[in-house]
Amino acid sequence: MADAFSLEGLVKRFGDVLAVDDVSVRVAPGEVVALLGPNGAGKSTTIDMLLGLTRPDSGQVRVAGVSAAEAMDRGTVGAMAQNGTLLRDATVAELVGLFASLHRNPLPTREVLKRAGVTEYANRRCGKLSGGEQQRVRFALALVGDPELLVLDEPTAAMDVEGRRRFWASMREYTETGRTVLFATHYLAEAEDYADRVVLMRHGRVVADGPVGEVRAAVAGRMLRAVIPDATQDTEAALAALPGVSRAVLRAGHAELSCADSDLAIRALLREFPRAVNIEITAMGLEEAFIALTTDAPEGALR
Ligand SMILES: Nc1ncnc2c1ncn2[C@@H]1O[C@H](COP(=O)(O)OP(=O)(O)OP(=O)(O)O)[C@@H](O)[C@H]1O
Repeated sequence: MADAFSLEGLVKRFGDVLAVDDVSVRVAPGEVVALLGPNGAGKSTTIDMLLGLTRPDSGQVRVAGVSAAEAMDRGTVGAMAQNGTLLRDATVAELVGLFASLHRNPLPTREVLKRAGVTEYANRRCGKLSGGEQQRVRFALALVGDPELLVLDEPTAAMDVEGRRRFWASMREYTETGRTVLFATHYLAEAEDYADRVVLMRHGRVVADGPVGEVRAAVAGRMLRAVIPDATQDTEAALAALPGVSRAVLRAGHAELSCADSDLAIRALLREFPRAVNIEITAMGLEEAFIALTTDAPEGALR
């Protein structure tokens, strides 16, 4: 079966900024993939190239075996931009109907409104909707062509907790039909709860790619915490240099050590700092893995 989409060696520069630096990702049909990364990591630029909105300087995009432009033309892809403008004076139903008239094989408007969970404000003018409601209308517009692949750039950015919950409930219904989804997000919990796979970007590169559990394991998954009495300003560097430790943070005598090998680290800690107390070792959460992978730790320290 053809990939739902593939990105091969994508590179994009804006002047001196290398926004996307050799990104390759292949996604199979039915996968729900979260694209995670801090601000400026290159997520939106990657998405724009996937959608054919930006031309890569080099590399190739294929969507269901054809070019991005061809896939858009065929209605294979539905996209939801972060903040595209909606026609303020049109009602939600009118806008969905307008979009439907532009598609070759649109879903009935009523079905789109239902799938996106916007039926209750179908007759309201778009200009009267809250930011979160407008996001849901953008989601409806992405569904009009009944696409095989949905691409969403920070879909829940303007939504409150309840809006987010309802949005993901609609998404679940959509993905249960075997469709492929790529969504960019800053919310780690969303990646953890709704994605099968996480692609983590930093400085334009993919720094981790795999199931949520594997991404955690990529940082060897343990956090060692301890209180270090009599810590001095050199202590943090000394902790970071311990064998098995990939990163150390020390605040007011409380040490947090990201460990590649926590057994090695705890032995070394007790040897070098025999007065350390309140020691605990926990599995690293995705949040901690994310921070460890996306902050400027020394290269190679995260393996
Ligand atoms: N049109 C542009 N012109 C110049 N620089 C750009 C342009 N688009 C993006 N960049 C730069 O490219 C880099 C990657 O930006 P991009 O928007 O892809 O990151 P992102 O991961 O989506 O960030 P965010 O989470 O803030 O949306 C940034 O340094 C950004 O400033």
